[in-house]
Amino acid sequence: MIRDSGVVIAATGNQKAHTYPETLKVQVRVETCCGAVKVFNVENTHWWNAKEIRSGVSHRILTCGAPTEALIDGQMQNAKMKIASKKKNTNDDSSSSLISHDIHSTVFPYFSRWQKSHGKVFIYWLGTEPFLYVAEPEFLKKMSSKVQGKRWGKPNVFKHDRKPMFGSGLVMVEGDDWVRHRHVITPAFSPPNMKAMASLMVEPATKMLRRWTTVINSGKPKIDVERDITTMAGEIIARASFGLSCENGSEVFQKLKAMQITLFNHNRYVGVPFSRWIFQKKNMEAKKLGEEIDQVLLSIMEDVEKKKNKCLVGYLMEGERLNGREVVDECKTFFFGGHETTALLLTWTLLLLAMHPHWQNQLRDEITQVFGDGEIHFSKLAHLNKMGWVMKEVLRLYSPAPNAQRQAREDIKVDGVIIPKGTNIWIDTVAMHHDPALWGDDVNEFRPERFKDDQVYGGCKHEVGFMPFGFGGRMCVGRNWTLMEYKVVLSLMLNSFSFSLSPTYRHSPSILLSLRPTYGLPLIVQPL
Ligand code: HEM
Repeated sequence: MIRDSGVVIAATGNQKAHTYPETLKVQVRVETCCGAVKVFNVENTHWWNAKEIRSGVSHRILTCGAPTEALIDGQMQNAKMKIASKKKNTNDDSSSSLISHDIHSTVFPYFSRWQKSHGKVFIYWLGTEPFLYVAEPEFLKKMSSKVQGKRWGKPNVFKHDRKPMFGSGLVMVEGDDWVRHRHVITPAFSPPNMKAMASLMVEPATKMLRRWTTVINSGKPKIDVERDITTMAGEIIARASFGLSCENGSEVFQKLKAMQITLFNHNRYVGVPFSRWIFQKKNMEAKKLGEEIDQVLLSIMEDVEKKKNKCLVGYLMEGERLNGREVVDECKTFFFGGHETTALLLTWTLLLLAMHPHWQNQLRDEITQVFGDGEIHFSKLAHLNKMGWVMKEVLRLYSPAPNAQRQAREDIKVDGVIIPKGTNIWIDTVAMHHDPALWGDDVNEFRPERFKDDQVYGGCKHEVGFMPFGFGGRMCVGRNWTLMEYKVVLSLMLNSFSFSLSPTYRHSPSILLSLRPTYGLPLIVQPL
């Protein structure tokens, strides 16, 4: 038996390590998302390339009459609807006792179900693409140890779909190019550079708070904070990327947003044959927007170079280690990778603080202790310890990046199993962050104090079990940035307002690339 899985692979022949991959006989049991089971016997560890299975898969797609992921989405929708109707039955009462943080089966119902029958590492298919599902930190540790990061790439299926968003930016590049990009980009996020950018964050945040004051004064204390925080975070990233004096920043922002919406409408059919042609019109739209964005970005780069602006783009252009095309793609990467994630982290934090007013008060007291009545100083942000625990606890319960992905660029042996070249890996962060075996029985409770004694792992029983920023060499470069933006913006918000749940809030976390509240986050906001 090699491993229990959604596609269960059982080796019936000689399976000594040295005989891999030639003589292995593999029995593959395929369970489709609609529950049908098929068994194939193949003599090849590259089991997913086997003709029998491939034809099984296309047969499955044809007989289902709908692509795998569409069915999955259907299930997801059903789960959401159930929650929504449950809420309706309770007269829209959204008191915090009705909100459960046990979200894995809501956001990934199919993985949650398959985990129960196949364990924490198994194979599944996305259309015609084989994926190895991993929700076991020890397996991840073995995946990244001894194996050079360069041997793991990013899945080609996603690369294609997300090309207009990330191009060949850091998130997508591989091999020696990834090493070169990472060397240029990492210093741009160093603490001294971050310090220089801290002041850029204050103005967009203050502008948002002024708007909230105006709305509240007009007699409307209910505010959809998610929408406003996302806009604010977009402004922050545009300023940091291009500098204060950039006039075209908001134009780029609008176009990038439009491209994201266009792409989201169809990138769910990953792995479905011919989907590129089915969605040709949308692809053309995204491509056109992409070209327009590139033009604006190129003109901004010229401007940055002329004015010697202190900004992320300025740092990336120094020394010309990245060419113009690459800098353009990194700008898009910062925008897509860096604004929604931080915005969602702040949004989920406000939900949890609204549910736990005593934590809201504790953070307010800490802010007063650290800054007095004075301004927010970059050098003092590190003293906001409790705020740091709250941030990590929110990242655990509502990780804005709910999964990570890899693709084997060559045959890689992990834990005695050969992962054949080309296999995609889907790492379920939400599952690990909600696993009682790793966190204990209070796994679904909001308890920031778990990070008090164990600041890095929060008491998680495995060092890789808490991975909101990814794992291994490709861990997020924006961690320092996130921490700084989080502390600056949250301090400003808590200094001016208190937050409580609006009765209209419907708790329905869902995944659209990031983990977000489906119906936004309406809160009752009151000035202090
Ligand atoms: C709450 C905030 C954030 C979260 C949860 C987050 C999460 C992640 C995750 C999970 C990865 C993938 C790691 C992997 O594949 O192992 C990643 C990579 C990345 N993130 Fe973030 N991120 C955040 C903020 C940011 C910010 C603010 C920026 C930039 C301004 C940024 C830029 C990037 C880039 C460029 C990569 C690719 C790194 C590489 O492949 O070498 N992220 N992030």
